[in-house]
Amino acid sequence: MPETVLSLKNASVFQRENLILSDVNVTVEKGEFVYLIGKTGTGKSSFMKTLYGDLPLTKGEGNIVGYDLPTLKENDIPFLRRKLGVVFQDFKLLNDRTVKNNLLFVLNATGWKDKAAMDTRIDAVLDKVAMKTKSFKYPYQLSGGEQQRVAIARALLNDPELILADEPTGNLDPQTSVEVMEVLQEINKNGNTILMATHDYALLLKYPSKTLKCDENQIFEVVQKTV
Ligand SMILES: Nc1ncnc2c1ncn2[C@@H]1O[C@H](COP(=O)(O)OP(=O)(O)OP(=O)(O)O)[C@@H](O)[C@H]1O
Repeated sequence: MPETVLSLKNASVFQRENLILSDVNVTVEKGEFVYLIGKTGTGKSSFMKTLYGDLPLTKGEGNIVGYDLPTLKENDIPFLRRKLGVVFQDFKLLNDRTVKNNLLFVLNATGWKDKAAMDTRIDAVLDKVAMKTKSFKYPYQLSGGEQQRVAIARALLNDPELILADEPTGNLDPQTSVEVMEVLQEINKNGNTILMATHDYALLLKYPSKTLKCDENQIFEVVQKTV
């Protein structure tokens, strides 16, 4: 039986009173790697924001990792985000502290207490993105690709049921994009479910997978042509 981690039925996405997407019907099953593509301004980020509780779902049905989006309360949002790993285009690391302390900050904020367990977890996630040897560095001492790998490690800390990556390669050159994509592919192979917004069609061709497209206020699944 597939386990559904995200399901939207006849949902609409709004930015304030502006309708951005309507009649959205999307499901993501555990273990899938799903792309969300579409031209700039078609609503990919707005869609992602609705999923992690940054925009309210005011019309239609939506459930993500067990949370009912239409009835989501402000107080639920930190708990929802613990079950999601969110990765952004601009990494969003804290520049005033080392890689390790960036990760410790998240563990402290999410209720971890046992210091030895925290160290073990940080080592494990940094190992997954091949950044274990650079835990003492500050983000500004790292390349863009390395910073994004740390951001992916941070997203993995609390063993998320779904990773939402919004243009994770948007600030990276093509070769570095492939390196980051390899990391995402690897963690997907190890069981993590990933929804990734991108407009990098080269990545889609290189790593084909289920693809949803935003266009004309709708989201629909597209079948990739083999070239
Ligand atoms: N904070 C906001 N308030 C009002 N409208 C917004 C806001 N943010 C985005 N929009 C509008 O919502 C629409 C969708 O934008 P969104 O950023 O979701 O698109 P996108 O597909 O992610 O684009 P990009 O690839 O450039 O990030 C655009 O018309 C945009 O102008």
